[in-house]
Amino acid sequence: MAMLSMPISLPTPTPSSFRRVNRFKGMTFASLSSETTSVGVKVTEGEGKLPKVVLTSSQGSEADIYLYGGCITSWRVPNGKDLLFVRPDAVFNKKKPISGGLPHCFPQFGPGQIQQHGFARNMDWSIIDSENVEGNPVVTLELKDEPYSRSMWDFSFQALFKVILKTNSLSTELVITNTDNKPFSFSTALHSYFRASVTGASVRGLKGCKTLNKEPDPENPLEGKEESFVSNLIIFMDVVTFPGFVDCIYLDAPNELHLDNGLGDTISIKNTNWTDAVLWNPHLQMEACYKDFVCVENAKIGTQQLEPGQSWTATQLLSVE
Ligand SMILES: O=P(O)(O)OC[C@H]1O[C@H](O)[C@H](O)[C@@H](O)[C@@H]1O
Repeated sequence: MAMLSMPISLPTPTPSSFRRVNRFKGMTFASLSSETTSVGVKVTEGEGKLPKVVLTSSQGSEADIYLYGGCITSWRVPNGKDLLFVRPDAVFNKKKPISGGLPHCFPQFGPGQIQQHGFARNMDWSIIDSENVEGNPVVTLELKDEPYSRSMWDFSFQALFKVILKTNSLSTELVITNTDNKPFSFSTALHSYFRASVTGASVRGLKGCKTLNKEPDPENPLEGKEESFVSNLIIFMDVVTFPGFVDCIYLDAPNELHLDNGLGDTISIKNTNWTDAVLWNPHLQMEACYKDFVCVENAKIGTQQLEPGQSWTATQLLSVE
């Protein structure tokens, strides 16, 4: 995709910590300050002139994160491949969430009482911290309640999203804190879009999981158990493939899945505390692009309750060999 790149000059690293702790509200690119960034963490102007954080590791991997939605839109490994996918119909005008990369679903996975997938993917996140640890850039974004979120979900909260880029991995930590004086409940997901060849893509690790299949009726998901396997007469593997429309929740999914993207890469998707997984491919509902991606999402489908002052933390580690 065409990018307008306007790099901000980097501050001189502080040898002892390589850390910058400054708050930047992601509203206007013009107000950016170089003080918000560390080595390998650069704020640029992305598509639609939206502020975009570019992480660059010393070994040549890169990641792009839009402050709008706190959405990681690109993860480029050192051989130049971008392992994430942004749909061709994605818009960068804040009129709707960015359709692609790793969008947040919070405080609702959906469908439910508020908008599908919640509001976190269509609000501006702020940079609150950045550092460089042994050549690996790290940035932490924050989202807090505002009148917009309060109009749908009347609670005070803080979401912290830490992103760490290493040579062959991209890891995230999401911390949700109840900053209100009353309890609240939420569900959430990282709606991860991976670049793929849909006919060759498969996910290993889901065999035996309880499923809630939204096909054929999204309003009444069918309960079942994942039994899929693929045989080439010699090898039997517990892989799930994408032969057509797929929209299925896997409850109590394991802490590691493997995605063969059908393009020559196997991506390990490890997590802590993301209890569930979702596979999605829209097939002919998105004729222009369904062949080029699959969504393998880490999710927390059952609601999580937090008392005032309590936090919930989940991590995701994406890595390639
Ligand atoms: O179009 P979106 O709101 O981004 O949602 C896209 C899809 O996300 C998830 O994978 C859900 O399971 C689907 O039911 C939904 O259609």
